[in-house]
Amino acid sequence: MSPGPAPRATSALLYLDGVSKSFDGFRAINGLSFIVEPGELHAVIGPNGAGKTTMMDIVTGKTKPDEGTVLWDGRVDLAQIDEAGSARLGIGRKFQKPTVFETHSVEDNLLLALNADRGVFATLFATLSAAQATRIDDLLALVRLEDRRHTLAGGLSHGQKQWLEIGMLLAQDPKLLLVDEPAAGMTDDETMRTAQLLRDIAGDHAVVVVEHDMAFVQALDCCVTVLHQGTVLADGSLAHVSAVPAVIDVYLGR
Ligand SMILES: Nc1ncnc2c1ncn2[C@@H]1O[C@H](COP(=O)(O)OP(=O)(O)OP(=O)(O)O)[C@@H](O)[C@H]1O
Repeated sequence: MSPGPAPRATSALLYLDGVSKSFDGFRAINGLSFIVEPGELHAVIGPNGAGKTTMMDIVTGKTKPDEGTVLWDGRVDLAQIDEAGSARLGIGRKFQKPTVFETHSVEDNLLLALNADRGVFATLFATLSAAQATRIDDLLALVRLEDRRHTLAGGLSHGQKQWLEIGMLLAQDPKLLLVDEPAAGMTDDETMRTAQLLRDIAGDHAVVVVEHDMAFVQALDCCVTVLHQGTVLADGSLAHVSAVPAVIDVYLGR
């Protein structure tokens, strides 16, 4: 009898355990454990240099861990996968700075993202299928840009560009969306709308958000992991971690 598929080690979508990574002898990530369930919204906070970006780099295959387990969907070893491979698995990453096609309309940006595997010319000059039109309508509604459909992306506000890029990532239907400091540079109103947007997205997609803005993290109303020196200092609700003396010492109390 031929052996069946390897049993799933965990039901988690993303499972990090005992992960370490050093740069020139400095341990940026140090025995880190971190779990994300399917559809979960999860915030990661911590002081500068805590290892938040390095953790995301490890998850997306940009950086290889020195040791530890990094499992996707209970069975794929992410340490063996590069960035293109992680995108194919369903891991989307939103960097802090918005990257949209400024000279194209909002609608065309979404269309290009939907057809990422086709050329720009073929995409923009093909007739929109009914399924694509519906998908674009849904994405525009989700990212609150229905009334900006025909606006050039370069003419959007900073916050609107961030929402458009989130919509472009969603066009690829990722299982996990990693979002780096989305609220940076946003107005208070945009910040609160972004928190609501990420809450709307969660459920259908797992979302991990790195952020320093505590009003934003509070509005996310989700599990918070505090990183410090490459390891987990505390996790739980924001109210819980905010009361942990070590968290106050190294981060919140400063
Ligand atoms: N490629 C690299 N080479 C050398 N050191 C690095 C490299 N990448 C990260 N580091 C170091 O690892 C530590 C963790 O950095 P990282 O960028 O992951 O922290 P962070 O929590 O994202 O910080 P911030 O909030 O400032 O973005 C820092 O001390 C940083 O200088």
